[in-house]
Amino acid sequence: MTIVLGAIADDFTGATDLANNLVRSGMRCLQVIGVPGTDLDVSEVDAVVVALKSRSCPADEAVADSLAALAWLQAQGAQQFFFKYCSTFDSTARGNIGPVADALMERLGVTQTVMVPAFPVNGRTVYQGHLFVGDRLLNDSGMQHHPLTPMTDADLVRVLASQTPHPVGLVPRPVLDQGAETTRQHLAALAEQGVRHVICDTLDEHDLDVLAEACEAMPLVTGGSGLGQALPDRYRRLGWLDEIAEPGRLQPASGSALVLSGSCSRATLAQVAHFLKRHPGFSLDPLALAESDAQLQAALDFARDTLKSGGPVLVYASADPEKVKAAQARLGVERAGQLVERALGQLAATLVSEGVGRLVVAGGETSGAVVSALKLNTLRIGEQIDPGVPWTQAHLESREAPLSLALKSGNFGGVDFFTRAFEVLP
Ligand SMILES: Nc1ncnc2c1ncn2[C@@H]1O[C@H](COP(=O)(O)OP(=O)(O)O)[C@@H](O)[C@H]1O
Ligand SMILES: O=C(O)[C@@H](O)C(=O)COP(=O)(O)O
Repeated sequence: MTIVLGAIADDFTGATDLANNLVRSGMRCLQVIGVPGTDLDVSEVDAVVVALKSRSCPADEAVADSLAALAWLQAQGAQQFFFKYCSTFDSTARGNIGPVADALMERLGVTQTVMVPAFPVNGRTVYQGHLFVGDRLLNDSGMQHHPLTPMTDADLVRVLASQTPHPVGLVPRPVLDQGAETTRQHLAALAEQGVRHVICDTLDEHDLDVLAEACEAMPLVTGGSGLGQALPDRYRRLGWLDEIAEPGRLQPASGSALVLSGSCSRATLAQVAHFLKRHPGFSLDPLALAESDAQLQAALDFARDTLKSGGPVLVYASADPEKVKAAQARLGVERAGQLVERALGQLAATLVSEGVGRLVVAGGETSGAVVSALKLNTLRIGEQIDPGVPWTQAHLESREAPLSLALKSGNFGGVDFFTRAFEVLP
């Protein structure tokens, strides 16, 4: 058995988001953490999403990790490859979207790919190459304050052009409006001009369906999870998939409930404030974490004590842009982030070993740190809590019952996400 789709996601919440959409569109999908060994059995799945932590690391590391993931997915016989990045096109000054896309294209021997970040159900749309979050341009959406990947330009053609030596083109909405064949012709005309990367306008699900059809023959597609929503139907029409798979059911959850948040995105800040009005929480400060382990120990004591009643309890470093900037000015951007990630990873490892069985993590980099600290290998996808965020389950050697885990992307989820997540968990 070979898989149909092999995906490489540049962060862990993004990987779960894509896997969730593939499952909801009827594919059997497994999320793996990092590049797996040769012994992983994929005979029961149609798609594998490899979760990497390659969004904000140096570009050469991101390229090396992505190529290793590609080689593994090629060995599983994937018929199409998907490079998944954020629906807000989160990038550093050097990439990593451009360098990784270039490297994947070169390795696959392809001369063109599409760039489809839109996720309309969560308000991410693209028009005239400009990315909107709801009714705001990207650079006015709160993403301009992101601690690691501040997005200060909504013009994706320009953003991508600064990350690749190759020309960048656009599929504008009027072309999409004329359907998949016209879109394919437009892509072919751009290819003749040597345009390798094509940013695609997308206003709604119908545009995603047109794009999925227009690029069905491309070995590599790139984008957000919205495109993932549209691909399975194409695969069924092409005869690559037989049927619509029912999403698998997760085992009943057990253990106490913990929320760890390292996301400073607008949606998360509102979710933290909402939670703290109802349940206990402990605030971490990178400046204190830099001094000694005293604050980490205090957070652990607080969580242990409040978890005696089963939780939920929240430990968070989430802070408004002024506080984040102040910490970064003292510690440096990288160190401030690493201190928080390390602390939340250590808390997760300790508290899960002591009985936490239901864990929500907010933030993509944060989820990477927590999942790595827990040494998880694979995630099974379960019920969706909000668009883009499902419950998942993972097996740990130290726990008989599986760990229920929700990895929440910074800007996803309703304001009551941190409480409702536990209510919808079977
Ligand atoms: N108070 C803080 N000061 C500085 N950096 C912080 C603070 N709190 C969290 N961070 C860092 O900000 C980054 C947030 O990124 P991430 O977890 O990906 O969230 P999001 O999903 O919102 O993008 C992480 O590296 C985290 O460690
Ligand atoms: O596409 C998206 O918006 C998400 O899947 C995603 O990539 C999440 O990243 P973070 O916001 O950094 O959690």
